[in-house]
Amino acid sequence: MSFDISVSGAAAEAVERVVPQLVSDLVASRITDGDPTLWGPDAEEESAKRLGWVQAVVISEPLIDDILALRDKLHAEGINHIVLCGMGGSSLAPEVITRTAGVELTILDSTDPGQILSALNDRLETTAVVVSSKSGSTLETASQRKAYEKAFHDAGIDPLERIVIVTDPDSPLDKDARAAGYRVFNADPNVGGRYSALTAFGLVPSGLAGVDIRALLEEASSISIQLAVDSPSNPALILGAAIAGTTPLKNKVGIVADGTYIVGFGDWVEQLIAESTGKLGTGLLPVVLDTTSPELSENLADVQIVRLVGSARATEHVRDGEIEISGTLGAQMLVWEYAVAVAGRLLAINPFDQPDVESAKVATRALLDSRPAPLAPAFAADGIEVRGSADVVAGQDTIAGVIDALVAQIGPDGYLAIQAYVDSHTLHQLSDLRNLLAAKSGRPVTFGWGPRFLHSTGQFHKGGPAIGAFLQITATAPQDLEIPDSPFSFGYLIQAQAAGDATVLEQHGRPVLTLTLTDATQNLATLFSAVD
Ligand SMILES: O=P(O)(O)OC[C@H]1O[C@H](O)[C@H](O)[C@@H](O)[C@@H]1O
Repeated sequence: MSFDISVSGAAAEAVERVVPQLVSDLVASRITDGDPTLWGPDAEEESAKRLGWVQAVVISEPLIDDILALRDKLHAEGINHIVLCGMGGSSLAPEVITRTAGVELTILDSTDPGQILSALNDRLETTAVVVSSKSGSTLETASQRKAYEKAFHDAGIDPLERIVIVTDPDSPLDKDARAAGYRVFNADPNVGGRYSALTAFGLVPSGLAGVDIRALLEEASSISIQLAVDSPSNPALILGAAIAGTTPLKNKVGIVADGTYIVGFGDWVEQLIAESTGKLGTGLLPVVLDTTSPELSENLADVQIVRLVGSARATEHVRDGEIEISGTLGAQMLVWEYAVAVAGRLLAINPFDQPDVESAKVATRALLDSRPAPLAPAFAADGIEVRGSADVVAGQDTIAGVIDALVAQIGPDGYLAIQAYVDSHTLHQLSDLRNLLAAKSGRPVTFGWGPRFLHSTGQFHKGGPAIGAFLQITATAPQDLEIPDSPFSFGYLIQAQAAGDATVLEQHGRPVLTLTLTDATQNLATLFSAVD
C-alpha cells in the first residue's frame, strides 16, 4: 500500500462525524471531475481554473522524455551541478523531492546577498540554472535570474546554453524568455503554485538534478483511483476531516517526521496548508516540529499532531490523539493536495487563492520605490539593534527583556513566528531558537527563512486568525550585491522585505519585534543566551 493513515482522539471523532457527509456530498469524485462549485460561489471562478493538479500525473507524463533528454545533453557537456531559482511553490517541491532521493540540487530561494554570492561562486563552469516562476513576475526570481545572467556573461559563458525556464504559457517570463531564445518548459496554467509539485515545477529541476521522476509519478498514480472514490476509506477524506473537522477546531497542525524516509516533507506541506487555508480570519497553522520539540509532550488543546512514520505497520501504533501517516512521497503529495482541498470546504474558504500575500509585496514595493532612510532603532544592546511595536520595546533596554515582552504578548491560543531574513546556510543555527522559544513560551512556534516563508506561511500570518506574535531577525550584510539593471541591491531588497512585512503585520494589530544582528556570528551567542 502506498499510503496509510491512522487517527485517534478528537481527529478520530472528526473522521467519524464528517466523512459520511463528505461521502454523501460526493466530494472526492467532484474534486476529481473538476467541479468548481465545491467551495461556494465566491470561490467558483478561481476554482474553475485551479483543479488541473488532479490530472497532474497524466499531464506530466509526456514531459519526462524531454527532461531526461536535456539531462543527458547537459551531462554530455560536463554540466553536473543544477541550481534552482524560485520561490514558494516553484521550489519547495523540488526541495523535498531531491532531498528524499539524496540528489544534489542547489536551491536559491533567498535574496540574502551572501547566500546569492555563495551560489554564484559555486562551480559556475559546470552549472545549469533552472529559473522557475508560475506567474513569471516574482521579484526574487527575476532578480536571481539577472544575477546568474550577468555571472555567466562575465565568465564568458552563454546564458542561453545554461539557463532553463519553467513557467506558465504566456506569462511575462514565458514571452521574454522565448524572445531571448531560452529553453522553456511550460506547465499547466490550471494548477496553482502550491499544488504544482507533480507538474513541470516539481519535475524539471528534480529530473535534471538526477531524480527518478517517472517513479515519483508512478507513486502518485498508484493512489489516484482511491482518491477519486466517494468512500469512507478514501485517505484524503479521512485526512481532510482529521485536520479540519475537529470541534473546537484544533487550528495548529504540528507535523513531525518520525521514521518516514521522506526528507523535509514538512517544509513542502507547510505552504500547501498555510497558504490554502489561512484566510478570512480562519485557517490551519502548520508547525514543523522535530522529535524533540516541546509541543509533542505539552498536550496543547489547539494543536493536532501529525506524525509521519516509516511503515504501514507503524501507523497501527498511533499515539493517543495523534494522526499517523506513512506512504511514498508521490502518494503523500497527491493525498495532501486532495485533503487540503477537502479542508478548504470544511473551513468554508477558497483553498486556491492567497489574498494577503500581495499586501507584503505592495508594502515592500513602496519602500523600494521611495527608499526612505532606515528607521532609528529603539535601542541597541550587545551589537543587536532593536526595533518593534511599542507594546514590546517600550521600557526595555536588554535583548532578554524585549524577547520576554514579545513572548508575553502571545495569547492562550496564540503562537510565535520566528522569521529570519538572513543567510540560511551560514546562520543555520538560528533555527535552533524554535525549540528554545517553544519551551519558554509553552506555545507553538514556527520558524521561517525570509523571504522564503513569505511565499509559504506568509498568507496565514496575515490572513488567518490574528493570534501571532512575530520575531524578525535581520542582519547587516558584510557584503552587498547589486541586482543588474535595478535601482536597488539584494541587501536593500531583503531589508525592505522584512520592513514591508513588519508594517503589514502591525497594521493587522500584531506585535512585531525586529532584531538586527550587526555582526551576525558574534551576536548569535547573545541571542541564544537572551532566550535561555
Ligand atoms: O511561481 P511564482 O509565480 O513565482 O510564485 C511563487 C510564489 O509566489 C507567491 O508568494 C504565491 O503566494 C505562492 O503561492 C507562489 O508559490
